Amino acid sequence: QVGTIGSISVRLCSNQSAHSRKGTVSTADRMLRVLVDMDGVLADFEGGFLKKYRARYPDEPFIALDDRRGFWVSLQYGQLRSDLCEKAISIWESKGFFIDLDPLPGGVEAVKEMARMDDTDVFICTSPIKHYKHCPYEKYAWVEKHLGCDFLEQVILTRDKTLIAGDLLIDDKPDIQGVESTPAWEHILFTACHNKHLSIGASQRRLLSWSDDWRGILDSKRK
Ligand SMILES: Cc1cn([C@H]2C[C@H](O)[C@@H](COP(=O)(O)O)O2)c(=O)[nH]c1=O
Ligand SMILES: [Mg+2]
Repeated sequence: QVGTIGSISVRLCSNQSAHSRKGTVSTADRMLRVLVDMDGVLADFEGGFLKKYRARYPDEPFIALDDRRGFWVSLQYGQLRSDLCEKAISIWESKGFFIDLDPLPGGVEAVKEMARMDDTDVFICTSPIKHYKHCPYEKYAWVEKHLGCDFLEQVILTRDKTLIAGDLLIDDKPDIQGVESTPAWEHILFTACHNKHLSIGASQRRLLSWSDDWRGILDSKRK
């Protein structure tokens, strides 16, 4: 919706959250709550990083996406040459990094479909970097740009996802730790260039991409 204040065009967001639109506040215990990570799951952090790193440091060595190992880009660049750790960090601390990330194929569509499903609440659960000048703002802006302003109600920014209660957490980070040793959610490992070679425990489940059977995973958790 677009309205005007004087000569200024403003975008009007509904004040209702997706949750209350479904009229489910009093029956929240029957809702399936899905937490979806952003970087590496909805937004192409690795691709965006490599593109901007190579543009800013064209004469420096880089790690092709096929050679990425381990969650921390900064750690692997630091192992390549110690000063490259800081150079890597400088990329995602820069203005425009997070908002410019391309959506990963099918992610935005999947999340929109989840939000329309009966008995399902979906939240974007994402960790901001501590250099807060641009990242938190741009994460909200990314959600507005790709999912619409009503979806801003569904954003959770936290550096400790173990504190957030949910049935499922779809996330590309293999080890999600925090102060809560037994988080409420089941972690579904979203496959990314840095984790695809990892063997996971027999009880852990993967989502290979948004073309994989995410609907089946949600259904498996419904009561
Ligand atoms: C690879 C990498 C990432 N980060 C930051 C960037 C993001 O803000 C978070 C990851 O968030 P997610 O919710 O777990 O997807 O971590 C970093 O600081 N250093 C890195 O090497
Ligand atoms: Mg992630």
